[in-house]
Amino acid sequence: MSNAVLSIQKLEAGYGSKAVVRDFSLDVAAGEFVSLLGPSGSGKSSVLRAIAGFLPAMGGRILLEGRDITGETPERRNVGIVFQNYALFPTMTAFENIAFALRVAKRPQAEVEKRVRDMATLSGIDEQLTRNPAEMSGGQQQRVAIARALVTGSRVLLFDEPLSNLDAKVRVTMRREIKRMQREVGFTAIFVTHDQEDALTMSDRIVVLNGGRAEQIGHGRTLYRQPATPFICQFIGASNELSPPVARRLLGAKGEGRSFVRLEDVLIAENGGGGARATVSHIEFLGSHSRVYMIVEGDTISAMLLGDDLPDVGSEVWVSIRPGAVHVFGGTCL
Ligand SMILES: Nc1ncnc2c1ncn2[C@@H]1O[C@H](COP(=O)(O)OP(=O)(O)OP(=O)(O)O)[C@@H](O)[C@H]1O
Repeated sequence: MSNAVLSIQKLEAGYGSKAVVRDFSLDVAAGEFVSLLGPSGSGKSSVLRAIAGFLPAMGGRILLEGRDITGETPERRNVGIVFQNYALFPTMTAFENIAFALRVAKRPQAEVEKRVRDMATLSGIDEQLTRNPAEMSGGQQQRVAIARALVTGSRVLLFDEPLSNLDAKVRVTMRREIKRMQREVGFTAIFVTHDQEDALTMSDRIVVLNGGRAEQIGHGRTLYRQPATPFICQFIGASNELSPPVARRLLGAKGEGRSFVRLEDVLIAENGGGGARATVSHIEFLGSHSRVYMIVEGDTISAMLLGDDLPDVGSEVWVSIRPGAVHVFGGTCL
């Protein structure tokens, strides 16, 4: 990508002599919001630390606005960082926390005043500037942390699990707030999360990491609809892996390979029709929908049903798969 503001090329990074990030390449366009998503230990934070300069690269290159920053100290990289625990100075007011880097750079008082107040307005914390972190909610502290990361004029912001310490409602608000700030300022975001809802709701593209490598990179919809590997199929959304006898019974599958079906693509009918006979073994009520577990050919598969019109536990139903909805890996497509 020629207009990449951040270009990571064949990055290798790790601890001691052990590489935990391998052959990692990613080009990020100006103003893009890219999430690094993956299970615990997959290397998300290590990639972020390498971009920030806290973890030296063992191989490969990192370019920021065309400049090779691979060997640069963290202070000279000009990226802003927002941490999970906010990392605010506890004895300083919100104002002084935001102003810190400008004070270090010895900017004139009038400029500090203006820039801090502008950032506070952008972040929605005008009223909190005289408070210390302990006097603010988690969401407010996170807003201070974002204002502090933006005040120096960094155009690339690195977010390390910034929403993990917030309760579910504040988390949803902060997702929207971060996107609003991004629209207003136009910064580029690299956002580490293990929460797929964060990644799906906020990102232009998602990088799914597995064992230190990028397993698939794409828009959330692409990852969901066209997963490149069984790992992606199971990690993004919920899927049934059909055992070979069930795949044969439900799909008429003959070839080798692993078959996956999303819960919403498993169809249930009370009488007749195609598919296979199944016994309802268990139902979980989840509010907006219910998850119905069924035994087919000795295997359990589950479906997601909306509404309250549900089969009875123990009853026999007909189960089938929505045409074209199966993902097959390592075999012939059905
Ligand atoms: N300081 C360290 N020293 C040695 N190994 C480390 C260190 N930090 C992380 N690791 C190892 O590097 C690998 C990747 O860790 P990393 O923290 O990047 O993963 P992650 O995807 O961010 O995980 P999590 O979601 O749990 O934070 C893991 O195997 C981890 O044990």
